[in-house]
Amino acid sequence: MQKGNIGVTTENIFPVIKKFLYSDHEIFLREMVSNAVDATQKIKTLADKGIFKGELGDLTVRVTLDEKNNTLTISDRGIGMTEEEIDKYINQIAFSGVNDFLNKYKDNANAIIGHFGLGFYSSFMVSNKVEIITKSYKDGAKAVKWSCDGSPAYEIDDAEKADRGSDIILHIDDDCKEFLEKARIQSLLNKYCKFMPVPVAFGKKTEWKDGKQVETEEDNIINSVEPLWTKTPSTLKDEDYKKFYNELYPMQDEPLFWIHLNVDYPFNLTGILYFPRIKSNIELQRNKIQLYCNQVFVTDQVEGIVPEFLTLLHGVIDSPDIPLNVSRSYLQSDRDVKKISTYITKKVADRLNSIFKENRKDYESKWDDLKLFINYGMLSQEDFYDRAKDFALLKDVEGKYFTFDEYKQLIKDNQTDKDGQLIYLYANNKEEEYSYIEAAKDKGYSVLLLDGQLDVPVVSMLEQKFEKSRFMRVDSDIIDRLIVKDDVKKTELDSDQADNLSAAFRSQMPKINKVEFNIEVQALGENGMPVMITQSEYMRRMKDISRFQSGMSFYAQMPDSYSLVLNSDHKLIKNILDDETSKCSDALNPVISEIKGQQARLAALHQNQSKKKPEEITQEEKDDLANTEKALNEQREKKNQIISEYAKDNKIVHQLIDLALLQNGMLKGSSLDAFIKRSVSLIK
Ligand SMILES: Nc1ncnc2c1ncn2[C@@H]1O[C@H](COP(=O)(O)OP(=O)(O)OP(=O)(O)O)[C@@H](O)[C@H]1O
Repeated sequence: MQKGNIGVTTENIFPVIKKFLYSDHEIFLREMVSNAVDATQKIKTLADKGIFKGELGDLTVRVTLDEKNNTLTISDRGIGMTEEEIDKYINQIAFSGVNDFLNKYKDNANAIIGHFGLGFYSSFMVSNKVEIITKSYKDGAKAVKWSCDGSPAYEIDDAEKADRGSDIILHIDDDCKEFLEKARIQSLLNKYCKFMPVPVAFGKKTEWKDGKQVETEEDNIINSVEPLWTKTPSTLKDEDYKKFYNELYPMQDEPLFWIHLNVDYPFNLTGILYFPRIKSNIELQRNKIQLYCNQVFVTDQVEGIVPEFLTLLHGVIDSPDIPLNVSRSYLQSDRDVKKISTYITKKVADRLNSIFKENRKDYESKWDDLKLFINYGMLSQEDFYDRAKDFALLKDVEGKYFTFDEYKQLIKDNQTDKDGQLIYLYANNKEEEYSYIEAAKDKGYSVLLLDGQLDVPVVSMLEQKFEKSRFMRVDSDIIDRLIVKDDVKKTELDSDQADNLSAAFRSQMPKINKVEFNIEVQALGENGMPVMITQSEYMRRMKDISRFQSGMSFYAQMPDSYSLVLNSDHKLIKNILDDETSKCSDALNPVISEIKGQQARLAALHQNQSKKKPEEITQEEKDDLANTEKALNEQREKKNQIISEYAKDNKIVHQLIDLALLQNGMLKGSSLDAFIKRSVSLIK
């Protein structure tokens, strides 16, 4: 028997390992099984090269639980180790790995992904003693047993072992008993080893016999050794990809399509990315792409490696070239990783482009599901926009699809305003904005349907990308002002008339929480609607954006402000004005002339005081100004009261306001009730 001390500076490093990697204890199993797989692959290579001439035999790696003795054993029939090799690979090399690791990550253990490189010694995270019983493939090799209880002291002894290969026996610690549970080990093997390239058996398969579950003779193989991504794309059918998707995500709908990644220069990377069908009501999940390193599962956190917008995709990526034992922030600045990310972006764009070109119909039918990914990509990555601009689509309210260029050609002649700006009209909701869409169509305009989750920022982006172009929602103004071609026709009313008309409607507007109305009088033609509601594109957009971005709460808190536009060309509006004039002029005329007098007086006072320095203005003069202002306001108040009194009983005013509100889905509660009752009485 030989005893020795492992070349470690720290007196006892295992408690440190344990503490550092507390949350990730489970990765020990991945490390043990992948070592066994590596040893197996090595013997296969040696056999291929003719260096090993014996029988390969059954190469299955076996994971065995012994609940009685509290051990978990990982056995392989790989190359095994001689005593010298144990000394070299386990006592020296593996330990130096641990030392490096500890030095590097003393302060920052959480930032590590994968924890590769910790290798063999991760077994001490869960064990109080580890034994290796191994026999090298080499002719005449003797079996040896190495054991270590977690101090830097180890023992090496002769051992009995018939077969070539290694058994790694972990004596599981009392506080890690979970790793003696069958279900826990099964689920870990499933997570980390599902696609390892050598068969891994965990116990025997079971079957139902006479109402009982009994073990069969057959190994319970937990992995598939040749996962789909390792195969040549040309040999695979759609069905294969769908089946594999189903294996990865059993409860998901069929994917839209997939991209088989396969590159070996300047880095090695294979994988399959799937575009999932998204149900808009379900939260998008970002941790669906699984990262593998030579078929060993590493993580499902792929930010930094996969471009942000593609983290919404599903699938697997396998690359031995992604540095796995480094921190995330390092990963994001790593040049090779950047290259990988760029490659994936390009590959995804190429694939989308070819589907678009080869089968536009099919592509269009998938667009509504695809749109989120592509929009997200264009918003977040300049280089993706440059590629996607040729196959991103716009959809109009009729359900027709256009590329950016096609759409521009379509609207260029009819929707350019007098300043040469191209106006893209859009609706967010076909039902709610129906009459505005119709008004636009009457003019021969095309209206886009932008009802996606990202359309608000997309509109802003496209305005920046497209030259001399603006996006306007159909209800953001009256149609003639959405696309101004000639000078807009002015109302024939004088300012007093317009004022009195506005006052009648203003006085009867219902109070709606956090909503403000500004009343305008416009000439919209005899056939236009008598009253309509618009909301400025700018205000609405600012409010929409504030919902996406923090730090914009100023806009979010502002009330929604709308315009109620009165059409002075419409007969009903003219009638109201005539009626108001005939019924109120006796009461109004003296008030109006009083107002004019006060206004003139106020103007004179202001002019007089503006010539003086502030300190030269006497108290008397200040009082005079204040009193005049007060008197003017009182008269205005009086005027409004007279008009309000008149309008209160005017059913047409109420009916028109309510119809406009109704058209915008803003008529609710008691106002809606009053409207219905009034309508019924009007029919009578
Ligand atoms: N089951 C085994 N059979 C044969 N050799 C083994 C076995 N397990 C470990 N070894 C040897 O011990 C060495 C150290 O293993 P360890 O897991 O610490 O690091 P590694 O596998 O080289 O790298 P990694 O850090 O990526 O796991 C291996 O390189 C290998 O030579």
